[in-house]
Amino acid sequence: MTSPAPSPVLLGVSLKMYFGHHQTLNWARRIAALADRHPAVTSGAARLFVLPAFPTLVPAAGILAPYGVALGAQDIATEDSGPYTGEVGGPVLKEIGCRYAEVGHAERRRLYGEGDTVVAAKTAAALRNGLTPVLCVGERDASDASDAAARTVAEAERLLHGLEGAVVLAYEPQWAIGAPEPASADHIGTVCTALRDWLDTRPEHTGSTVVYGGSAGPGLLTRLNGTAEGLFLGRFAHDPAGVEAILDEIRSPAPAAVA
Ligand SMILES: O=C(CO)COP(=O)(O)O
Repeated sequence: MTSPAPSPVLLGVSLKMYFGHHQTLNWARRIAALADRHPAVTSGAARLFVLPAFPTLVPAAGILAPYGVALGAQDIATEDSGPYTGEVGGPVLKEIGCRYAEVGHAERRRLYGEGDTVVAAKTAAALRNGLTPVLCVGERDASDASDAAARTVAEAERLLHGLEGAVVLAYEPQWAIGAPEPASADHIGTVCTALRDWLDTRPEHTGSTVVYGGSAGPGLLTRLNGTAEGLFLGRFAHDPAGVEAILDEIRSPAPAAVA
């Protein structure tokens, strides 16, 4: 009997609003080349997704999709079509090849006033359009890990109430975003394990993944030792060498023994 293959590690990158258009496409070409040659990706041990700015989605998909790198949007409208100036709806995102839509990021909550009602409606919009929500959850201020775990599970439960479908739950403690260092491995492990345990009681979210984001970079996956199922990267993915260093931490499965 062979043991089942471990689930792939999920590595997502949000480019937020850092890069120009051509800069994004040049970065995407380097990520595509990395995905083409890195054994963690070619063996299926790691899966990559990228969330660039809206105008870059179509050309970035042309560069990344042939190498199995999935695309997603950094936001999604609560409605599917109609008089919603400036918004981009789920049907269009699906049509242009997105697989993911990010919702509930701390920056959108803090800077654009998005609260639970909007975040839940955006999550629902992603799911009804066949997109996997990358649902960001996490406490605002640094606190004790078990308190953070209880709050974050309650938040996920509230936001996903009544919804069905696989999600990426991105544990992003708001105080660790844009910081010099991520939260401690113990803190992340406590909260991500609590989120995983909670998801395991929810058959309606089978297939979901728990990742960590917030100043994540090279070395963190190793320190987490499997307590998170992946990372959601920001600044430390701007240099493709950082993404490569993280992929180097993911062990590819050993080649099958020859009988
Ligand atoms: O917010 C994040 C990912 O969505 C994390 O960003 P930083 O890694 O730049 O802190």
